[in-house]
Amino acid sequence: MKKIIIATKNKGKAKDFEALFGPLGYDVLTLHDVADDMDVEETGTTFEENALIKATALSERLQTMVIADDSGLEIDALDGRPGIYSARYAGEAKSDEANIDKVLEELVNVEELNRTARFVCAIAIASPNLESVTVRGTCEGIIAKERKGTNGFGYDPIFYVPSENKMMAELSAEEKGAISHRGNAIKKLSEHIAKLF
Ligand SMILES: O=c1[nH]c(=O)c2ncn([C@@H]3O[C@H](COP(=O)(O)OP(=O)(O)OP(=O)(O)O)[C@@H](O)[C@H]3O)c2[nH]1
Ligand SMILES: [Mg+2]
Repeated sequence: MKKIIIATKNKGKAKDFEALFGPLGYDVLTLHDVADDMDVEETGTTFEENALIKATALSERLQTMVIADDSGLEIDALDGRPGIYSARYAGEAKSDEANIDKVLEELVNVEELNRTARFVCAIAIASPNLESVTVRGTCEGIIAKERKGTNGFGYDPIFYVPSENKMMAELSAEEKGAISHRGNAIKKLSEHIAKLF
């Protein structure tokens, strides 16, 4: 089976990638499989910079082609926060539950009309022999007042997707991939990947 390496330790992201790449005949490997000891610091100021930092670090170490994803949630009423700090919004423990609690608390007095938000996903592809590429996918939604659904990860239980009339966490991995920021970024990357394999 063809292999694709994603420089991530986030198991939720890995599942999303498996749903996107599995049907194309790829086996998805993550940092847990290829470099469990590696912990790359996200020192960039944009999603794209952080995705490139992660992809380049692992590509240089393994001397092979690597993909990385840096993503997050931009809430308009919070001036774009948590943004690139989405994973650690409620602290270094990186707790999805605590992150959701913090967002709901900050939006407690914000009415539905003003709860607009979007998921952003930058994907970088780095390879020893080729110039790096980054692409960005987004997905528009509304932050709900309470959790619903058990699929996905992160903020999915409070992210309402108007086009589906469902929370992101109510969608299957395949349904999420068809409309998500990650799926949209992958679509943009697919042309490059077709050329590389
Ligand atoms: O509900 C969600 N559905 C998604 O589809 C999604 N994509 C991203 N996010 C949030 O943004 C952080 C990424 O931060 P991030 O790119 O630094 O990743 P991470 O630190 O979790 O793992 P790694 O890939 O860096 O190893 C994640 O932890 C989540 O909080 C999402 N939340
Ligand atoms: Mg991270």
